[in-house]
Amino acid sequence: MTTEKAAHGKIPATVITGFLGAGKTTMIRNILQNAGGRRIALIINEFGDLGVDGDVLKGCGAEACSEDDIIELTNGCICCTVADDFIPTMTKLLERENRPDHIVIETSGLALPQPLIAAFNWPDIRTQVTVDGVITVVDSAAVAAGRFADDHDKVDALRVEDDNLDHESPIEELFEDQLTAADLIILNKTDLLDSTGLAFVRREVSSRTSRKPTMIEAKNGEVSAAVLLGLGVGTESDIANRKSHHEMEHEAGEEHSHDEFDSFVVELGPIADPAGFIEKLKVIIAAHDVLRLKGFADVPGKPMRLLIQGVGARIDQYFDRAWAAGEVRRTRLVVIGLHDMDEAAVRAAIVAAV
Ligand SMILES: Nc1nc2c(ncn2[C@@H]2O[C@H](COP(=O)(O)OP(=O)(O)OP(=O)(O)O)[C@@H](O)[C@H]2O)c(=O)[nH]1
Repeated sequence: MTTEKAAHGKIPATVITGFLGAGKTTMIRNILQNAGGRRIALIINEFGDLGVDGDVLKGCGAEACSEDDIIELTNGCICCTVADDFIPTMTKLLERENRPDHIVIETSGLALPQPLIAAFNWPDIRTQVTVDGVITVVDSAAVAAGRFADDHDKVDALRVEDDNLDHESPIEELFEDQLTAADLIILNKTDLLDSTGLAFVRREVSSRTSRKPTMIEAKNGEVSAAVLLGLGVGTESDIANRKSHHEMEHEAGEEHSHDEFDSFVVELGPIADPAGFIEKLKVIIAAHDVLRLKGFADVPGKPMRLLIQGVGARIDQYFDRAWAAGEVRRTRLVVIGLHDMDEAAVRAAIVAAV
């Protein structure tokens, strides 16, 4: 709302982070559909070469955010491309005649939020925008299942391959870094847990960060935009208190990288039997420890495209929108895993599952 802009003199920007598949895009869709008259610009960053999240949000048709206001950064994780991608994108956005009331930034599920927050201290940005707050979305079901607890066998196996691996499980570290950056934590996917499970998740999440931001439980990211937007924190002034593992280990300035993770895109023909295909995908995901699998499928005879969303062992699927006139119907899936994932084997198994 213009009043919000005027109050700060700067445009507020909300950073939404959280591990792969936690529910960031789902929550943003809710924000856009309940934006309370704000005009929102959305910057979306994904790991992997297939922009699924932007496509899903463009399909949601919310008035708060037109397709022009959705900017996709697909050139790597936002934390590593701050200077080359994020700053120029923000600068262009701020030069627009019709500036947004609020900016929402969705980081990739593998991004460290810290370098992104620091970018708001760049002189050209600092005078015009402030970080309204960092919201970290947590997949409560994954926490309860121990997905972020240190998998010692896995880490030891990675160490044998890579002598330079000087820290704990990359997934666990990232999870903690994303929590450490938070002004607000959303414990999402509560529908998949009972009260005992949720109590465990609360304890587990609090034990992973020395800061104690508010935690809100949610399902399908259903938290009022009035709660999420307008935190008014100015997080860029507090980055010294939110250091990532990487910053603490490499104060001397060694570059952070995402070498521990890998992604690739699989192109397939039409999927005649989606239910059978998805059952086979579940087996492949479990066998190869795939962290995230998502994309769109062409189902013959169906006017709509099928959205496939795999997070760990769970796969959701639904027809999200009609194929547009002239749009090529095709099946493309992005697969994300740890860097020791056997790409050739996973690719071959997915091709054989059609
Ligand atoms: N059961 C359940 N599923 C959810 C909930 N929130 C999101 N999901 C599902 O989880 C999957 C991943 O959700 P996204 O919103 O795409 O997650 P994300 O964090 O944007 O994923 P990345 O950008 O790939 O890291 C989708 O299939 C969602 O429908 C929830 O509260 N409960």
